[in-house]
Amino acid sequence: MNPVLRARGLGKRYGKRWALRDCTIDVPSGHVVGLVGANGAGKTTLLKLACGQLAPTAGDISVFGGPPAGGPGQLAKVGFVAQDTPLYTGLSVADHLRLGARLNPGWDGALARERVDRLGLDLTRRAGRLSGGQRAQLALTLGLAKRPELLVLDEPVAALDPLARREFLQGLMEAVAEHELSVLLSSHLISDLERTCDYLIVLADSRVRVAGEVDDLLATHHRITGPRRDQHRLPSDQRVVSARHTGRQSTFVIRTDAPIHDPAWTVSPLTLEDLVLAYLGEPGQADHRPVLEVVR
Ligand SMILES: Nc1ncnc2c1ncn2[C@@H]1O[C@H](COP(=O)(O)OP(=O)(O)OP(=O)(O)O)[C@@H](O)[C@H]1O
Repeated sequence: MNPVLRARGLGKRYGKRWALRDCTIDVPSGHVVGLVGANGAGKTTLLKLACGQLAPTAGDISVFGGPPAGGPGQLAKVGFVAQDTPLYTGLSVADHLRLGARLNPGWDGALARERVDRLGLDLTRRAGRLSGGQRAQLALTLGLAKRPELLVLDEPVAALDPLARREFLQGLMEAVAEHELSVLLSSHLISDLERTCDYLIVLADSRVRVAGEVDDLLATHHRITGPRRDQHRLPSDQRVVSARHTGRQSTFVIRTDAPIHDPAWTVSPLTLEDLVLAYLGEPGQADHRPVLEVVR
């Protein structure tokens, strides 16, 4: 099966500055993929490259085996809800549905109407008069009713209150369960990603730090704590993701497929948030480091 998204050495540069570089990933289809990273890490850039809204400066990207936005067939396969859920403020909800039907050959009018009814959106209300949560739900409805194979959402819940966020994500999960749909969404809210995503990509300083199925990532990453030790003395199959030392103690987040036998270590599992933070490191840490180290 073609991966939903395949990138090889993908890079995008604005002037002299790389927004994304050396990105090599294979995202299998049928997943809800969470893209996480600090402000300016390159998330929007990657999403726009995946939708064909930006062209790479370096490397290649394909979506379902073809170039993103490479013709009507490819365009129909991908739905994109950009940051800040852009809608036409002067147009009503019904106008948006009519526009969606006009612009998208695979438009599912019944799905759109059913969602709008269920959400209690007034068809005559202008988008500019909807609340932030209602706008986000309308934008999601437009994205879903296009019946794409991949739905790309750039920080879809950023402006929503906790209840609206939960409703939005529930709606998304229901749609994923009902239709064969892959989702790629960026968010700063790791708790939301924890609830919705089964595949994770962590970006930092324009580079992919880690990517993989959430279950695999959680099974192969551990926190080990014990007497202070230099990281270079750890076994070679234990890749150090982050290191923290106090006077007599060391704590490492490591990645390994092998069991940890050394009795000096107390081994504890990581939450998804721990894992993401370990890869993101402390703000301002230098780029290109194999290890993010904090010394206290
Ligand atoms: N049109 C542009 N022109 C110049 N630089 C840009 C442009 N768009 C993005 N950048 C830069 O590229 C880098 C990555 O930006 P990008 O928007 O992809 O980050 P992001 O992870 O989505 O950030 P945020 O979480 O703040 O939305 C940043 O340093 C940003 O300043």
